[in-house]
Amino acid sequence: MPLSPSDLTGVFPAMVTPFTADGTIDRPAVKTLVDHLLAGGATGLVPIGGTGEYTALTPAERKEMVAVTVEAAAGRVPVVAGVLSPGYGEAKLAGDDMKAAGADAVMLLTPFYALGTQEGVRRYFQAFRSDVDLPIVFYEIPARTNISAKADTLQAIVEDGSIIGMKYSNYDLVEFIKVMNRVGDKVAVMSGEEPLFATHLSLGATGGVLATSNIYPRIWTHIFELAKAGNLTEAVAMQNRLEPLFAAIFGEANPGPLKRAMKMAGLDAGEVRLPLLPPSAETVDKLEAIMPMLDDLEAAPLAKAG
Ligand SMILES: O=C(O)C1=N[C@H](C(=O)O)C[C@H](O)C1
Repeated sequence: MPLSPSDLTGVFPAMVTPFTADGTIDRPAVKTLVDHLLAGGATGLVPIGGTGEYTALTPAERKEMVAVTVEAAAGRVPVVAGVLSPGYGEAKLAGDDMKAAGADAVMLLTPFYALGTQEGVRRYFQAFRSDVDLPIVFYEIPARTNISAKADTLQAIVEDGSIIGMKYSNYDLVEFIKVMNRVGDKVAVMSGEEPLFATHLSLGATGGVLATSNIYPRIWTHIFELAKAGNLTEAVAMQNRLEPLFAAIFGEANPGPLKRAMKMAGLDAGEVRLPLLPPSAETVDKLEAIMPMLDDLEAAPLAKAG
């Protein structure tokens, strides 16, 4: 059965791509990571997004990372593979590769560098949907790409039947509300912003694609359950406990600090690739100060939501 909007619910970690010391994909580490994420309540997996260093991987490595993730997930949760190519030709080839690797859907980024108009973006998603045999999660992250889709455009894209959902990585809450009003009852809108996750859920988001859930899937699943049970105050309070982590992890280009934090949590995913660099000593100090408390929270029994 092809993936549908109702499958896009809960916490979908934006997985890092683990590397060995010699720089190849660390297959055993991918399997360990998938088991950790599923044991922590993840309901889907998103390999090779920005956090997965899509732009630093070769096409063959992207395919390999997705295939290993699919194998490790073994059908337990959907695998939504990132396609973060700047333009159509490469995106289509990547889409075909993701299909061959066994992905259930792609998270297709708005094209960047040569920025299209709103109508151009609409047609890009329409063309991809007709050329590649996989459901699409629309991905916008204007802080990285300088382009976002307006609510009108998203409505048109949904009416074209091009997408089953979207990942909203955007701090614009007013536009988010417009998007929810236009398409929230037809496709699954997922949050891509840790500090707004609980708020997005309270406004109708169905889940989130979150980088820091690589380390703390249980905490994020708990926040999801609290918010979905209508307990927004507690969900926000729990999320606020992670705030110093967001400041450390996103204070430098993701996923350098995240990979270091994972190593500190016993989930060694190796280093990042150029042009990214390992985190500064100051960021490492911050992580060392914050993480023991969060490690305890991840391991503690969390009160039932509702
Ligand atoms: O890979 C992703 O999906 C994400 N990438 C973003 C980034 O690296 O900027 C962050 C987001 O939380 C998830």
